[in-house]
Amino acid sequence: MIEMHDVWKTYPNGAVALQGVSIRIDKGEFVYVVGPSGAGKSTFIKLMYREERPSKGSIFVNGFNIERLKERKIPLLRRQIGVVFQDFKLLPNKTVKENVAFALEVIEASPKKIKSRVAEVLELVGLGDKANALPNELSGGQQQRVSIARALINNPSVIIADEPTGNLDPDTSWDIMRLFEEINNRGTTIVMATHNKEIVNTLKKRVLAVEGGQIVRDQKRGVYGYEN
Ligand SMILES: Nc1ncnc2c1ncn2[C@@H]1O[C@H](COP(=O)(O)OP(=O)(O)OP(=O)(O)O)[C@@H](O)[C@H]1O
Repeated sequence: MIEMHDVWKTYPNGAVALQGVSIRIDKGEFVYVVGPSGAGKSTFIKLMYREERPSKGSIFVNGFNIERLKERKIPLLRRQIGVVFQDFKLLPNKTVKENVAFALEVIEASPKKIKSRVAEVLELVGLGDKANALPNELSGGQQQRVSIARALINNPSVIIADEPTGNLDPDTSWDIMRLFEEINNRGTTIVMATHNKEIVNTLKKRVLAVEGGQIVRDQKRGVYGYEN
């Protein structure tokens, strides 16, 4: 579960990105975060995995009070949250399986465990036969699948995705959305910032609209609500 109570964020340069945001996202929900460019969507989701810290207010993720979390406990939080980016952020000189294994190697899982878990998540994202490929040998959609596999490796309860279809063509975007739906159907909470109007209006989910750093709309099976 994710909770924010009266969260404010002002960046060091004075930009006010969030103003008094309070929300609750329950386990297993699928939530789109929509809004104009510069509205505060990325900031909102970066706070959830402690990439940014609030200037004021409190944030709880699975019971962790993020603001009070000791530095040494951060890896524990990060293991419960998988993050997927628009530009994939894969390591170019590592193979698919090495990219995916990385987060498990960091926590010193056994080689046997790493091997079986990597095979499992690559199978889940439909890349069982690409384990030894390098990222630049894959299509954009396949690279996004690798980054989703990497996000899933620790079996997180939440996946946070910032514009995951932003670099993909429409057909590939739909394939990736179907994968997110499947992951959500297995019980993982998904929070996704997106500008993809067609997807939001077709694959109906909860919609949080952010404008000027505030949540201006919260709909159960919402619509995109902007022209673009
Ligand atoms: N690291 C930063 N330093 C200073 N200001 C920032 C920083 N990141 C974001 N901002 C500012 O905070 C506001 C919200 O930005 P944010 O990236 O959260 O918006 P967004 O809704 O995700 O936009 P987009 O849809 O274009 O990605 C903007 O005014 C932006 O310029």
